[in-house]
Amino acid sequence: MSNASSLIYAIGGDHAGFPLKSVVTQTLTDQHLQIVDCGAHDETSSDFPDFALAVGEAIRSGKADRGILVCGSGVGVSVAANKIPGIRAALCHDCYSARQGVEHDDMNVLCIGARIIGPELAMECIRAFLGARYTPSERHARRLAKLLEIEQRFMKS
Ligand SMILES: O=C(CO)[C@H](O)[C@H](O)[C@H](O)COP(=O)(O)O
Repeated sequence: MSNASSLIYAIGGDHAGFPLKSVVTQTLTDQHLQIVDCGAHDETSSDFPDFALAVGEAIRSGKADRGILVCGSGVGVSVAANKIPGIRAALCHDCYSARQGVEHDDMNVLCIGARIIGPELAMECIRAFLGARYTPSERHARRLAKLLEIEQRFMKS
């Protein structure tokens, strides 16, 4: 888990995200990054929660270290992914957020809206996400502990 190329990335998205997801998957594969493709595999109308769940499960099971989710706006997949315990997903359409979200908040899923930004900016955000690492500090750890506390408070059983 020490450098970008050793991490495994789960990638998923619905029909609206499919064109961008295809570009991202091809680009990352060309760079020899390990990808777990959680679908969709075409532009047939589909439901974003299915793919957010698949990416979240890949991370929770250890098949992947982090995830990238793409839907139309990026909102649906981020809402869905954040329902999964242990997933810290955020919609980022700028590189600063994509990097700082990892460094400060240990974000493990980057969400992107394929109908909002183009492939060039999306790939810049993804590169910022891939290159970022959580920066341990007392204040970051304190805030992450509070996030975990909220998650556990509302978990069933
Ligand atoms: O963008 C989204 C809302 O956050 C969804 O994930 C879907 O991509 C979008 O709702 C799909 O819209 P469509 O009209 O069914 O193509």
